[in-house]
Amino acid sequence: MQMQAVDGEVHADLTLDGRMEGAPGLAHGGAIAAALDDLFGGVLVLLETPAVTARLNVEYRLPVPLHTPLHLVARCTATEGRKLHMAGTMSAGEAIVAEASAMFVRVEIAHFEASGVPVPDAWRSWGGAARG
Ligand SMILES: CCCCCCCC(=O)SCCNC(=O)CCNC(=O)[C@H](O)C(C)(C)COP(=O)(O)OP(=O)(O)OC[C@H]1O[C@@H](n2cnc3c(N)ncnc32)[C@H](O)[C@@H]1OP(=O)(O)O
Repeated sequence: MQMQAVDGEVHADLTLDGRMEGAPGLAHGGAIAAALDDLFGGVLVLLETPAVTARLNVEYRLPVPLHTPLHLVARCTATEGRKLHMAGTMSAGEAIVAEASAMFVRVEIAHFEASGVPVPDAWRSWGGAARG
């Protein structure tokens, strides 16, 4: 998913296809949650903060059609020690089809390195969990 930073928010455009089908012709709820969670990851890149999803809540407001352009927006609404609170929306045209809130917890880069897969070089200059 291509993301763009605009005034402290992260925006993305997405069209879900048949691979993301749940009920016939409609997007699977897990795909909607994954897209919003991924967008929150984009906010972390904007903030240059390594963190992981600890809690994700999605409110499904309307069925999400496949093959229809969707617009997503996310931002960090508050920080509280290691905790970052996120909010985001997914819209189809003027209609908000899903809203998400999440709590992320800052971690050290070592959290990701434990997988054995190298992290992007840029992440190494970021402050980790110890950052206030
Ligand atoms: C730029 C980076 C891009 C990468 C984005 C990746 C996005 C993802 O999808 S991550 C994948 C899914 N998430 C995960 O794998 C996370 C798995 N969980 C963990 O690793 C750990 O439980 C972790 C790091 C969240 C917290 O563990 P730990 O570091 O020991 O912190 P811990 O002391 O338990 O918690 C810190 C604070 O968060 C709170 N907290 C932790 N988990 C939760 C939770 N699920 N719900 C509510 N509060 C929580 C704790 O109560 C604590 O609060 P306080 O400081 O007020 O006491």
